[in-house]
Amino acid sequence: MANEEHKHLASFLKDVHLSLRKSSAEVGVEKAWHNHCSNKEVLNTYAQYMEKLATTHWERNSSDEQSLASSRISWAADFAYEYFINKSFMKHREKEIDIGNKINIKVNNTNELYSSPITLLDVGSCYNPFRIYDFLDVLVIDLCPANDFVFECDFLHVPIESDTILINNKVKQLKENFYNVVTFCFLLEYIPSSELRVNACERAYKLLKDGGLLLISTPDSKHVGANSKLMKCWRYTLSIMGFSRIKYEKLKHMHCMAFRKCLNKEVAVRWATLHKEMYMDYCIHIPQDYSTNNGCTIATSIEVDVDDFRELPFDILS
Ligand SMILES: C[S@@+](CC[C@H](N)C(=O)[O-])C[C@H]1O[C@@H](n2cnc3c(N)ncnc32)[C@H](O)[C@@H]1O
Repeated sequence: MANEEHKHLASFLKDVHLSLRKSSAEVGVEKAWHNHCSNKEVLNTYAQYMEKLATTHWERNSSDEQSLASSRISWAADFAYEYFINKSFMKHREKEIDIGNKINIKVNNTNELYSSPITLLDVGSCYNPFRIYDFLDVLVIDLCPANDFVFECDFLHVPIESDTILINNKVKQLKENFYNVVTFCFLLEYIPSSELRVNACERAYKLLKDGGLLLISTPDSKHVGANSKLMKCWRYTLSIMGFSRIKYEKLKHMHCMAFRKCLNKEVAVRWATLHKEMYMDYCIHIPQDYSTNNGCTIATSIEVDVDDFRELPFDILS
């Protein structure tokens, strides 16, 4: 069972997410976000609590291969290693070229050349859990860094231009078409609306090199089918952006996904066109959006299983 400290940390973090969603429903998402980012006391407490929860309470369970502490980070690092260092990207490239030939579009692979180290942008990093991996050259950003490894940056608003600008531990600008990998580990549940989540993914697309990876983990303790329509909708939306989902895994407590930035966006768009179903829209909803007690319920044709997302990621381990 979770001990008292674990529960205390967890409930603070959940309350921050909930109050951000509530105030977005009341005053609009942009204003709510702005107010939230000005509240340095809450952001600082969140950062300290999140780091403690992950490094103390979740790490205790790290001998369990399903543990959140190790698995969300090691899943992403292992996948990036297999893809770039062991060159599994080549089979995805071949597949894209094949599809391109079939539908008469040109797939140009000249930009898809990798050399070590692999550049990774960890968005919403909090405390830089990727620092242990030597094959990665990591830039870690967060609204409110928990330690000095992490640069302060609001990913939803930072300009994306031709160069990176870092001043005094803050990111003023990020470089487009530069990263091999962008990671969103338990990030999207923090962001209070579908529009902002879509915006985050579109930004990742701009930052990635052709053939680069957007790696997303999102908590869910339910069985694989419980929220499968929601996950398919994410896939649809990211395909319209130009991403092809090349790996999906439901672990005990989370979904882990790898999206590849296609060499030609039309290859991904074609997948979306062929697989669109009635319930799919260009959006990234999470089950909390459908909850009746956060003041922002939305009408939907998708059945979702809200309970465990409300519990996660903080209460599930003991
Ligand atoms: C649930 S924590 C996850 C932390 C870490 N990725 C992990 O897996 O342990 C979500 C983090 O995302 C950060 N975050 C949320 N929105 C952000 C934004 N727009 N820009 C940068 N960081 C953001 C929060 O400050 C918080 O530290």
